[in-house]
Amino acid sequence: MAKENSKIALDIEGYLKEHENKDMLRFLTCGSVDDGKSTLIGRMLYDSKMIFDDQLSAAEGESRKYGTTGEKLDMALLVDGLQSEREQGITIDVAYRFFATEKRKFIIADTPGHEQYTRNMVTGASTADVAIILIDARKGILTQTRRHSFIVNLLGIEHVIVAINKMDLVDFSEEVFDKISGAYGALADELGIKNTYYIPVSALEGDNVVDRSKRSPWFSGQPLLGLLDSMDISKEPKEEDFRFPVQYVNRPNLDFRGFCGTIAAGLVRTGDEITVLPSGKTTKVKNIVNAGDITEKNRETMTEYAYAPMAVTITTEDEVDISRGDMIVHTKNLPRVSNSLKVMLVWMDETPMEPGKTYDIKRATSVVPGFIEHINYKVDINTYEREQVHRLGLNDIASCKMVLTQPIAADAYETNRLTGSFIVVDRISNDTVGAGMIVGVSRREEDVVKLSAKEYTDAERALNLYVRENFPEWECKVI
Ligand SMILES: Nc1nc2c(ncn2[C@@H]2O[C@H](COP(=O)(O)OP(=O)(O)OP(=O)(O)O)[C@@H](O)[C@H]2O)c(=O)[nH]1
Repeated sequence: MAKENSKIALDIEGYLKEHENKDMLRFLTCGSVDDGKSTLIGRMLYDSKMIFDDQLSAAEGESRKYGTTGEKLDMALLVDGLQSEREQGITIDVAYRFFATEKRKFIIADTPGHEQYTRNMVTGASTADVAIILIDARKGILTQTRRHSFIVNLLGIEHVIVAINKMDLVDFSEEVFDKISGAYGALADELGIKNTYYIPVSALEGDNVVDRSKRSPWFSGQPLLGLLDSMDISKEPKEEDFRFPVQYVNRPNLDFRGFCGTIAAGLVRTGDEITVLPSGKTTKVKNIVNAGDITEKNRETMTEYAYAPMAVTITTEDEVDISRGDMIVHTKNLPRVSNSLKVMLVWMDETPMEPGKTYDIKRATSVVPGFIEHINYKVDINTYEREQVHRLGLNDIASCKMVLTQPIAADAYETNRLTGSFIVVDRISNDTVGAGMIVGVSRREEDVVKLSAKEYTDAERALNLYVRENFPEWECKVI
């Protein structure tokens, strides 16, 4: 960090500019206890010179006292701050670390790997582009590896780097590396993970982390940091998939009415024909005001086109009724609109999820009450087996049918992570109790669920659940 510090002191503007123009890659590290996750993160921060000098000298002191690595600096202690916070009760669910190389900026989501923290891992994985799965070369694939891979795949992370660690303890054996890579390849195929990369590393001794190791001459791939630096994670924006969840309607005076938000996908031009969902009203884009900046001074700063993830304000040709939570899309490419969705749900609360109970479903900028009508199956994330259950407990993951009190314009998560995901909020405590991904939306008119106007009491719902659990042959419907 000394070099960085002097750059900051001499030319802070230049330093910030240099970072601003780099692209960002977010990744997640997963591993079981003692696989070497902290050591690997510490090594990356240390070798990329992103450790502050005072952190370094503190770690050197502690290394001598508590380290597990003899005279050498214990890299794991560099990230230990996170761990002690974690042990004191999980106030931060996921710890994020930042570092940069000449080419890229990185955000690491460091999530605990134990099953009881599945919800934390889901949170960390939801924004990641790449996952690094650590495997101890002596142990090979463990149950945890299967669990982490399942979640990584569920959350749509397309790039998985398998870091086979502690290679120094198996004499950098090519055979061990090949055996583990082969076994993971089979697992990746089973799950349908698209891109996998395998690297033999020693996080402790720095082999194939930043520099290529002389101890693995048989390995022709790139070291970890080089791979992270050069991976192509860009997705070509498809113009026609324009999705604009309206965040705020800005009406500073009678002459201006703009719809503000962050473009979730695609590209929009002035003059494009647009449809507002769920109402289905159509109009044309009149102006696109840049960067969401709608102050008096900048209201004239228009652009011809804008694309994801820009924050903009859109004005329309006609006075159509648009409010927060609506979605503006291209008329020529409408998403499905329905109140009946097939979802994968991750339950994050101690209190079990009850089918039929009304929760607030927050998706992009919209909040709509809804409930789980039916649990199709729960997945055992260690064995990938499916189970029939009537309620979901903490950390359970299940395929469900969700019904909303109003239709929404919904994309599948696979198509769009932002508009295809939602959180479930308890209407009384306001806690986030679940998170989910839209798997499918029915286009058929008859699948749109007609809701009864009746509000049920807790006692009625409990009785309904009791009957469904104990007398399935009665085929009682969820209320
Ligand atoms: N020989 C060898 N030891 C390693 C290597 N990487 C990590 N270790 C050691 O393995 C032990 C566990 O490493 P950590 O980095 O604390 O592991 P972790 O996965 O972060 O563990 P938790 O934080 O408990 O989940 C420490 O004693 C490390 O020094 C490696 O590549 N080779």
